[in-house]
Amino acid sequence: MGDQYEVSEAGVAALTIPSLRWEEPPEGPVVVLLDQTRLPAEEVELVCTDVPALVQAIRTLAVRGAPLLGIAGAYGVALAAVRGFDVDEAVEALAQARPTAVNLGYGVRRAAAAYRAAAPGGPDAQAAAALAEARAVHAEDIEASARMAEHGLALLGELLPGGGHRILTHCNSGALVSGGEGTALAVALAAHRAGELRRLWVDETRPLLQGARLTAYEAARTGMAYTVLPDGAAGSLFAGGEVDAVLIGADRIAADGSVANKVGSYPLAVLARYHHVPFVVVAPTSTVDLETEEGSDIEVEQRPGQEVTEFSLPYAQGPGAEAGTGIPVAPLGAQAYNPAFDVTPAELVTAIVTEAGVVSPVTRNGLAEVCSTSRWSKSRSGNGMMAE
Ligand SMILES: CSC[C@H]1O[C@H](OP(=O)(O)O)[C@H](O)[C@@H]1O
Repeated sequence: MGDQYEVSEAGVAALTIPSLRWEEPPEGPVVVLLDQTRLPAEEVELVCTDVPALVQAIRTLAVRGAPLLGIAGAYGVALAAVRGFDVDEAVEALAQARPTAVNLGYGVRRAAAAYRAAAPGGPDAQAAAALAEARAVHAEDIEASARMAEHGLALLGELLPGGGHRILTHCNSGALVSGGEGTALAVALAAHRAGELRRLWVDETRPLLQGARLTAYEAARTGMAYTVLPDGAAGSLFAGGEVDAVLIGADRIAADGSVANKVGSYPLAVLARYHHVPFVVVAPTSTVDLETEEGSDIEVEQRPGQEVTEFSLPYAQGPGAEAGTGIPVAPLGAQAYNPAFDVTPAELVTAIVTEAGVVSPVTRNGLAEVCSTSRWSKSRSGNGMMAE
């Protein structure tokens, strides 16, 4: 399977990776995923015919990234409804598959609320309603991605007049985590298209290498100048004055503006503050969880230790995965600390770029305001719960 490309008038490939799609073959509807644990070496598609298969794909990061998890969760509820599986069981299994990324629960709850609201019309009406809501979540993310790219590009112009930006990013926040071109990486791509990106510094992002494997995969196809680096090398880039701004995504933003993102984000925020470099978070308002008061309340997913102590394909393990099946990079049985995320306090965040606008400085009121102005705020209250 090759990627679908459209070459823009700027001659830059606008990558449209089919990271996830709903299909209705004669044998019944399926969710088709690009298996991100096999990239960049192999482009392998997973066809999920039931919810357990989709839950496993989420737990092993075959499908990953907050916005895409929201889309996957919504289609998972639709898959259960259309195929006559137990929807309540599906909601529970999907919402718990990865606890930190709020979008997963957001997408699941939106499709589940649509399914339940259609009960008077019977099972077929309920299945149709769940699928329609999943498609709406998908379409909204595509739109949100484009708006974030616009707002983010304008912000870079304000923060860094004159173009020639050298942007450092961590993990992967491009088309692979979105229905559109992503969040933070979509802003870098917009800067590239505008001729304002001089270099994208790509943290490899240990242990699962989302940067080296996935961000580089996307950057290579868009023609932007990029360089992969060990996470530990970022400090010397800042010290050498080689970083003009940091752009990262988010998995959950608490009401106080604390940002949960891939582990390694918090140290970058500290480095950025010390070196007076803007630290910018790019995320849709669906990633803001006003029900979680502060960063310390965010549940941080702990992942299998062998993701640290072994190299293996696929590049991620599910819970209960068997140790010793990969190439050891530590003695067998070595203990490992492997939090999937860390939390950056609002005071270290220069701005949060959403589809509804930019929050800077990052305050509780500013976040609540931008969420209330989001065109989709009417369909959510708090952490994505459907408005009653
Ligand atoms: C823009 S959301 C992408 C977000 O998700 C990543 O986590 P994971 O690879 O574990 O799904 C990382 O935190 C990215 O910033």
